[in-house]
Amino acid sequence: MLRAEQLLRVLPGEVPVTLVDGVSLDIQRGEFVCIMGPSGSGKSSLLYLLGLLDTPTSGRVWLDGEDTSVYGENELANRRLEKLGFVFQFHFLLAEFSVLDNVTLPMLRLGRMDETAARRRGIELLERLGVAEHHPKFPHQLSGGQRQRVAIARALANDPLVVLADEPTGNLDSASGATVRGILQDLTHQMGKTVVAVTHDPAFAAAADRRIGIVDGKIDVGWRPGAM
Ligand SMILES: Nc1ncnc2c1ncn2[C@@H]1O[C@H](COP(=O)(O)OP(=O)(O)OP(=O)(O)O)[C@@H](O)[C@H]1O
Repeated sequence: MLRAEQLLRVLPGEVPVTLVDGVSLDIQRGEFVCIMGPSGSGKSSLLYLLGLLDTPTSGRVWLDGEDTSVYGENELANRRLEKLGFVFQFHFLLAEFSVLDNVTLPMLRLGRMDETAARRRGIELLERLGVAEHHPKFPHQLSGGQRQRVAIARALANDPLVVLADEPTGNLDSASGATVRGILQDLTHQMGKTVVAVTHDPAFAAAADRRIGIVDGKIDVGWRPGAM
């Protein structure tokens, strides 16, 4: 489903900084994978490369059997919109749009649905995430946990193959964090989505099908969650 082949990401400069250093991995359809490791080890940088939000210095990312290194910026943006969903630590909902409009926006951008169908699907997704009654509100009127659920609904808008999450529970209290973690887990087990999450949360590590340790930009097979 998602394959990284010898990914290298170096920030050029007088003293070049290596963010990701030769990472190869294969993530299967329906897998729930956690990327873990010490702060500053390159986890988010790796996630951005896997999510086609950043371009590797060398190496390539395969998504759904396609080599994405051959794509230009427009094609990459289309693949992101169509095949990937993103959830970040900060929700990045648009403040001036209602909850429902935030969720329908990616559908309307992809252009495969008219507004009525998009609104119907938006409500369904919000229902699935238990926040449908908040659909006319604006993001600032919701709690952190509710906003993160809306962000997950938005990530699912175009029925992506893979959901990529960067510290999705990092800003939440433990109860909301547990809810969001359970939702992400259900995405794999009940909806067959592939979920790749960067997290410091040991409960996430316990829930995942597989944990990938990253230390100094490299996969460290010996890394264990306790070693943060
Ligand atoms: N644009 C940038 N310019 C300079 N250094 C950067 C830049 N982006 C990332 N870094 C550095 O690269 C390293 C990897 O960063 P990254 O955010 O991927 O780590 P991380 O493992 O996700 O960290 P954390 O767990 O603290 O979020 C860090 O040392 C960071 O300071």
